[in-house]
Amino acid sequence: MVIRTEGLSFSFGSQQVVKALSLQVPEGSIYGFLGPNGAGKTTTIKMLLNLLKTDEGSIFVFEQELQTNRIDILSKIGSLIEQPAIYGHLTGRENLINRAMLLGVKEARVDEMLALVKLTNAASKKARQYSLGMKQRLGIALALLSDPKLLILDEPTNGLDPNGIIEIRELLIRLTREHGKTVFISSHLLGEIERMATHVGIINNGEMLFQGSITDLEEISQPQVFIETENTADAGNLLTKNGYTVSAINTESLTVPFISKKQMGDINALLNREGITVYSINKQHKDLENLFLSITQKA
Ligand SMILES: Nc1ncnc2c1ncn2[C@@H]1O[C@H](COP(=O)(O)OP(=O)(O)OP(=O)(O)O)[C@@H](O)[C@H]1O
Repeated sequence: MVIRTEGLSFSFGSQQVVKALSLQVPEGSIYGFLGPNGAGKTTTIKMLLNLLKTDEGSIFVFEQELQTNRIDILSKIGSLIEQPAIYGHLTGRENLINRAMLLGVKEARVDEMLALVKLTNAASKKARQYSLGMKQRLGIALALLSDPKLLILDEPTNGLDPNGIIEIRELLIRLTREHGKTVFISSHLLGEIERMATHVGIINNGEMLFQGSITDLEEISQPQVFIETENTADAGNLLTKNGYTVSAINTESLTVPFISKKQMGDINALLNREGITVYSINKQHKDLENLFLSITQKA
């Protein structure tokens, strides 16, 4: 495990905001740390980065205890919490060069990072003229300069438009798949996390409600697939006759529980083969609130 905590707790005065948290973040994963505002995500992240001292419990990063191996561990972590520390009067490249000099990193790496976060064309623009998404990507480039094995990001997509969110998502996927990094990312939006995460931890009021792989989560979140066809009654009959479950039907569309991508392909092929035109197929997940309900009802 790249991050492992045991019984991690923290209180602000009399308010306990993190309660006996046991995190398990596997190497090479994109671990989505999910919870509504105020759930305790930032507090947890600050403890992982040694910015807050834990009340109780232990933290292991790269299988080493954090307190006793602080300097070694922190040198292998890149992080972005709250606003990235960017100088607005400097260009993107100058911001990176500054940090590279501080870290003793070769200047060549600056251009590599600019390319990685797709800011090469904007490298000579003043950072204050960057969009929020560009600033976040510059923040990630700064965090990556020292070539850390682990990247910890606190709500990096907050306030971004859909395009900005997609760019961050693609970047994080590239970092894990092509560059062997592990990414720990917090968010309050389930829909955003499940499109990129391989593993998920869900907290509410400082307590872990669920932790596991994204496939484990899909079992709980029971995604449904809406199929829009020209004749839903015939389509429904055809699917039932062929052994598929149809959970709802109306004049516009029918709904089937999502089992696998392959099964969706088979259903699409079957409908087409029988001459029923499919207009759209749309997989929908529960939002965080509904997911909380299913988790607590199951417990
Ligand atoms: N410095 C502080 N002093 C007192 N209470 C605090 C402090 N920082 C955070 N809290 C409280 O701790 C709880 C957890 O906050 P935290 O910022 O960790 O949550 P979060 O899940 O990151 O939420 P958000 O997405 O809103 O940042 C909240 O109730 C918050 O009000």
